[in-house]
Amino acid sequence: MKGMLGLLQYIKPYKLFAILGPLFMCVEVAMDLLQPTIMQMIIDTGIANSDNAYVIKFGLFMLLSAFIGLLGGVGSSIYATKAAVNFATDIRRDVFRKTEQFSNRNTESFGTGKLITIVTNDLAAIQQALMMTLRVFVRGPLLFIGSVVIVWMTARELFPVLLVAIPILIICIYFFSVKSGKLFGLVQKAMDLVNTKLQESLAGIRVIKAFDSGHYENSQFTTVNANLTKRNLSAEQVVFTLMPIMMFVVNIAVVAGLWLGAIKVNEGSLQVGVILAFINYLNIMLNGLMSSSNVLMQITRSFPSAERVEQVLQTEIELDEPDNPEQHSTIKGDIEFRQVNFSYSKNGEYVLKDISFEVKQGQTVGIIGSTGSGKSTLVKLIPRLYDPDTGEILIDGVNIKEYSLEELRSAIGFVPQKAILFSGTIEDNLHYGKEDATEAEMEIAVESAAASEFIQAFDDTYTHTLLQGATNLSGGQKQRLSMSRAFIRDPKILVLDDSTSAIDALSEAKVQQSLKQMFPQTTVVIISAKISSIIHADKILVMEDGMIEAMGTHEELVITSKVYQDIYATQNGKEDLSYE
Ligand SMILES: Nc1ncnc2c1ncn2[C@@H]1O[C@H](COP(=O)(O)OP(=O)(O)OP(=O)(O)O)[C@@H](O)[C@H]1O
Repeated sequence: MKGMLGLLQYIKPYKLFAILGPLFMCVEVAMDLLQPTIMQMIIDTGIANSDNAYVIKFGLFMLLSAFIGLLGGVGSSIYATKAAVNFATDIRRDVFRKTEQFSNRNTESFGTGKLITIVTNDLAAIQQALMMTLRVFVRGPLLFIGSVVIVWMTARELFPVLLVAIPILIICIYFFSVKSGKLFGLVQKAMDLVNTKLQESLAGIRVIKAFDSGHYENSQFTTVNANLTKRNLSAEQVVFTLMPIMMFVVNIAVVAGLWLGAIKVNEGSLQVGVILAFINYLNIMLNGLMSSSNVLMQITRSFPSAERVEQVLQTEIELDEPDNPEQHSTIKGDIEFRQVNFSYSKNGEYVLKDISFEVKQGQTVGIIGSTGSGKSTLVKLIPRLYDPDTGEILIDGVNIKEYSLEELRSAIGFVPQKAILFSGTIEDNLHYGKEDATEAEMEIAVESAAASEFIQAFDDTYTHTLLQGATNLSGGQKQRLSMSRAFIRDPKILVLDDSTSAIDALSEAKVQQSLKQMFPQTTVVIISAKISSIIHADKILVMEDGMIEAMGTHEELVITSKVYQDIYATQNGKEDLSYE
């Protein structure tokens, strides 16, 4: 409920549509309510007195009112739909923008499956609820109240029937709406699990096939899908049970109306047309109550959805930007970590412990260490994908939190461990690095990343289309393109997170050579499992269990670091594949 109230501000720009929808609906309802009374007049006056002219005149009047009602219904649908669709579009836009601003920790706290359900299912439920509210929620109560008033005024003798039937109908609606609201909340949660599983399976389809683990994957999907089916069935069952119960109550009311009406007609205090009109109004009342209850259910169903949407919109972005970022002259590229501690979860165990080191502009720092020792985590802190728990990171002597995220990130070229490319052309992917990159800049970038050869081999070179996840490229080609995307920014700081693992030794040597030539002023942070990739670094950090076990040049570390010596020993003989 609170979530929905929070979202109502999104209707403001579409106020006019939101007012016109119900207004047109009032016209339709007024015409619907008029019909049984005209019919009663035709029966009790026209037919009873054999007055053909009266019957034709009021018959035409009935047709005219039906036509005006039709216009009202169409107008209402048009404006209610416009209001609801635009309302949902604006929320979807803001949810998307918000998730774009999320820190990695924010995104992980939701999970991508849940975020997808929010942008798709939840928003569809909210849009539907608003559309029905603007159309049917006006129509239902108006039809109901109008019928009750008309019966009170024209068939007061039969009113006791309503006094019994209406409270029973209203209690039924209340009970079923509350119940279905709760059950639809569970449906959304089950939907999250299905979306998460589906997303994981599609992303890892190659692994699933390679391991022939389709059966295992199927059984996992079947479990979450069965859970969704169960939740859906119990929620829908509640909705579908309501209609027959209400029909049953109305049918009893019709019989009671006929019985009471027959007595009154025999007594001479009631005309037959009034009984017919009463039965009609009973049906209209049922119609009004049913549509109100459907909307009520749709609205209660949308409450959990609205809360989840609000949860995204109200999420505090962990990476707070400075209110007034200081204007720095362009970033040069000195990096310093001062006693940095970091944990992925609040109050969790530190993954990085007391990290301190310094690297000057134009220097290269290599990072090596065992799996899970914290190498990738360390470099993720530089573009503020996460913030340290304690300690600080400085660039050019200024804490990175003092820079606007835009200024900071535009100075950094980041090549992640897993090359993530987007569907579109090669050119599109390079534009992610620099929006206005020229052809000459693209050529330099791909040449430096040893990607030129494979791109030129395509008939359509830069306009070659990549499939989703760039599945039509090899692992090495993806890494080269991912590097080109970082190089094209002409970054002041270049972070290479084990990004040459799938590249042959010769190409890697070429990349390192071009780095020195093309980006002599760029500070390079390079993570590699191979000593050959970092042997010439100005400084090498040896990571072990979240800490810097040793730091120095290759020549120093082979003497001072036991861990480095062990790695060197296992790779000895390979390091001479490096450049120079
Ligand atoms: N998003 C995350 N949430 C929680 N824990 C994480 C997350 N990413 C990494 N970790 C944990 O942090 C620790 C350090 O991981 P990190 O990826 O930095 O290691 P690494 O040295 O780069 O390993 P590798 O050489 O295998 O890439 C590991 O114990 C890992 O399980």
